[in-house]
Amino acid sequence: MKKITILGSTGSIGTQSLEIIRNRKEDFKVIALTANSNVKLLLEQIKEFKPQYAVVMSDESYKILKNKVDQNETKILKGLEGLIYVSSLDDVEIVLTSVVGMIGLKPTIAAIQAGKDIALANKETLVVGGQIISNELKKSNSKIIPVDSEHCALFQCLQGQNKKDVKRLILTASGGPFRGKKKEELKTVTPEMALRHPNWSMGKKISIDSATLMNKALEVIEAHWLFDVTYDKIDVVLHPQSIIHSMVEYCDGSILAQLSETNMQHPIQYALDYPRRNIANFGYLDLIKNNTLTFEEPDINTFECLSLGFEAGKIGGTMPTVLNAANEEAVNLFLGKKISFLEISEIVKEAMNHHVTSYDLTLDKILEVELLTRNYVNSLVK
Ligand SMILES: NC(=O)C1=CN([C@@H]2O[C@H](COP(=O)(O)OP(=O)(O)OC[C@H]3O[C@@H](n4cnc5c(N)ncnc54)[C@H](OP(=O)(O)O)[C@@H]3O)[C@@H](O)[C@H]2O)C=CC1
Ligand SMILES: CC(=O)[C@@H](O)[C@H](O)COP(=O)(O)O
Ligand SMILES: [Mn+2]
Repeated sequence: MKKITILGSTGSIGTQSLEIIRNRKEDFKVIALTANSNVKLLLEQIKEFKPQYAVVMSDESYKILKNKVDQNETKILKGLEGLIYVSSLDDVEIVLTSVVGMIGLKPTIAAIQAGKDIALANKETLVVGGQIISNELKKSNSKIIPVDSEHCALFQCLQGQNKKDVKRLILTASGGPFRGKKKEELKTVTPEMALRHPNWSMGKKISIDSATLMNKALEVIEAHWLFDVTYDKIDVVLHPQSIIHSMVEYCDGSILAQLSETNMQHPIQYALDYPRRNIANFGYLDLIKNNTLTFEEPDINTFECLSLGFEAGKIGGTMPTVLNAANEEAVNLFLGKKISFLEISEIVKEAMNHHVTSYDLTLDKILEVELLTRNYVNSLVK
């Protein structure tokens, strides 16, 4: 039985992982669950899964939860300290990082330092802290198993192969809800339109990132750190059906691909069971119904975030932190209807132009750059 902490259990990935665990209670024991402020859902999850710990972020949520939960059964903790604590508990074997944003950075580092395996959905953490996390992994027994569908696919396509034979990683991108549109048509698109992903049902932040192609930009940097591959060997191809989750091309011209339904329970279960596989209680791919697989070149003139991601990754140092923090702020501003869709990429570009990259990559430096970037973005829109 694997003992698991789920960071962000009330979100899209968190609830889908609990759906798997609900049907396989003999295989997993939930040690800790965490949420930001969705106390109602967290309370239901506590009642069902009876974790030893639950964490919320705000004082208000903490007070509500403490009054409603028997502390002898589930201890309630608060804030980042709480996330770090439940990520490094002796009892825990694997931490599923499914919080959104770079708040996942410190808990992930703490989990690696404590020797836990990481089922990693939270890509922002690797984008900003890739170098630090790689260094920590070298000193620890822990391993990262990717949950992000593309990286889970790449991970599977790389199994049993010789890394020196890899010609390139090919990340597939759906193109999002605005695939094929030009800038003129994107001037007035609303958050509601941008949230309507053609293939996946996901949290708000990643849905907007898919619409701008920033999701793919973050995934390029994520792939660089996960698989230790240089940026000239990472390509992105549009694949509107999202059936092939990504591919690896080898030096002999063979391309290995991983296909499955557009259901995140596939990569989540793969990561939780690794190195074993289990039956898919949630469905198998019907190849006849999905008999058209197409590919296109991404439109980097319209969706500039993709190029900004490659640029930030190649510059390295603190630049990916700027890309990510500026994007997190810009997405919130767009969701709050304070800026337009096209301003997301303009703001990220402006923040990157403004930044002087530092290669002194400590955790404190990353957090300092994050704060400066968030403040700079907000000063731009006042
Ligand atoms: N959804 C998907 O299909 C995929 C997601 N990912 C990645 O997985 C991560 C999670 O995505 P997704 O599940 O869609 O996101 P959601 O927004 O659906 O869920 C986010 C989770 O994190 C919690 N949370 C939000 N903000 C904070 C905070 N400041 N501190 C602590 N906890 C917080 C939320 O709590 P609350 O409910 O209380 O707000 C919730 O539990 C992201 O990094 C995303 O890029 C990767 C591939 C696919
Ligand atoms: C399910 C998943 O992993 C998402 O990251 C998804 O790939 C987003 O789709 P896009 O290809 O549109 O970014
Ligand atoms: Mn993905």
